[in-house]
Amino acid sequence: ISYPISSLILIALTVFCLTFMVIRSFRKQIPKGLKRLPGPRGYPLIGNVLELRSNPHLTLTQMSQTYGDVMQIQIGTRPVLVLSGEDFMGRPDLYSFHHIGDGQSLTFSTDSGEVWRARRNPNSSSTCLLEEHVSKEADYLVMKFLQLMKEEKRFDPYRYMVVSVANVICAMCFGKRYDHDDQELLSIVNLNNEFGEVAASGNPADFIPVLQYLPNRTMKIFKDLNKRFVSFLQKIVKEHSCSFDKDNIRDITDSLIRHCQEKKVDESANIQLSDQKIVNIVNDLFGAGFDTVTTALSWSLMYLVTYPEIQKKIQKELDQMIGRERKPRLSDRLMLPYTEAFILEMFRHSSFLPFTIPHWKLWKDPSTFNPERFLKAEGTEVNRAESEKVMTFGLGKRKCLGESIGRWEVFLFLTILLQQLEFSVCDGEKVDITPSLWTDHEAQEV
Ligand code: HEM
Repeated sequence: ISYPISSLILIALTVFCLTFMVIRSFRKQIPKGLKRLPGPRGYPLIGNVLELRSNPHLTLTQMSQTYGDVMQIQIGTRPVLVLSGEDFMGRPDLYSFHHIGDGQSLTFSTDSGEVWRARRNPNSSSTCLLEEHVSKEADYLVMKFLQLMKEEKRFDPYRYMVVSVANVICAMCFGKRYDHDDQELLSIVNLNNEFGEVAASGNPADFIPVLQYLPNRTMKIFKDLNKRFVSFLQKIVKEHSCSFDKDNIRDITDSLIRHCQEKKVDESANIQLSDQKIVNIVNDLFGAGFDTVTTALSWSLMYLVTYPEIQKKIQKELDQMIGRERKPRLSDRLMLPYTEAFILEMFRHSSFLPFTIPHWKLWKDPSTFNPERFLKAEGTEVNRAESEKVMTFGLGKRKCLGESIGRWEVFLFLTILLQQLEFSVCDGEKVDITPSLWTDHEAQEV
């Protein structure tokens, strides 16, 4: 069949106009009197996703140098404000966040009301136990690593560290320690890679809303794993409620139950913690508390084996200031400035939560791994002004709630391990420390 040329032109024009109208209807209109924020123009429907596909943290840093600290990009059909400046506020209302912790996570919600505020004041008596728990777990790791070296001559430290770190937060939240072969705990700690992929703004349905209604394998996995996580915690909170004794507060869950009961008695209080909120709070603490610290420890070991001379310097400092007779304690931090500087440099250089540290332009030779940049000229003290520029824990009112716990854990685990062990890569192997945003943990044997 042949059509006259005028009909073809008419069809083409109609298709063009319809497409244009559909695209325009997706675009948010800027109210009169306001200007569009600076930022790169995106393609219709997909916005800037193609530019952000690989290494979005680096692309955003480059873009912010062109467009400034406050810029607008478009992800799918959703306009996104990118702030590279000093003050960060609330969280966006993303579709995937509705599936975390029964949709009630305080970390992954826009909520910053009374319960969120109450949660940001953790019970300080529980944090005192941290030192004891980390010490116990680090001892276990030393024993396990020595045994593995004897039997197998090499091992991947990650899978042991993740359970030890999870055990510390379990001990604080639930007064419970799991065996390293415990299948229930292993299935929970291993959920985190899949979780990270969606939670860290990686889910297209957050930005192209129509995708919420289409089958989506990643989202299904995400919903399932959140359900498993919540039911694991519900079971523990229920056990705690049954055996609760207000005169014997065993852990954070118990102190939340007590808080909840006291508030119920006090009718005038407007902060009411329901049982479900307790599950949500421990969900947030547990979820945020093990993967972060394990990642920091993994990066630390990577740097130590890549720069053996730095490892030697830390061990020399430990030998001189603490010796081998007793274990390092939190109160030793000021005496170990080089070790502290190493930890700061690990946080800065690895940028393992890249969207909260877009300030690389502050550093001299940013790509060089150099703990000394955090020491004062004499080398005996950490330069606090410099150390404050490392913003791995976020900024503003939503900054990390577990910052002290995280820093203390990394310090204690590392010093106890390095006091007794020396790490190196297997003969003839090279460590690849190129950061990648989404990939799963790849085993690196030492
Ligand atoms: C090396 C260790 C850790 C790092 C690097 C880290 C980093 C972060 C970052 C970047 C945020 C987001 C901040 C923002 O949005 O501005 C965050 C939030 C949070 N972190 Fe951590 N974290 C660590 C350890 C921990 C630990 C051990 C806990 C719990 C005991 C914890 C609990 C939380 C919670 C509850 C939030 C959400 C705060 C809110 O939304 O109000 N974190 N963390």
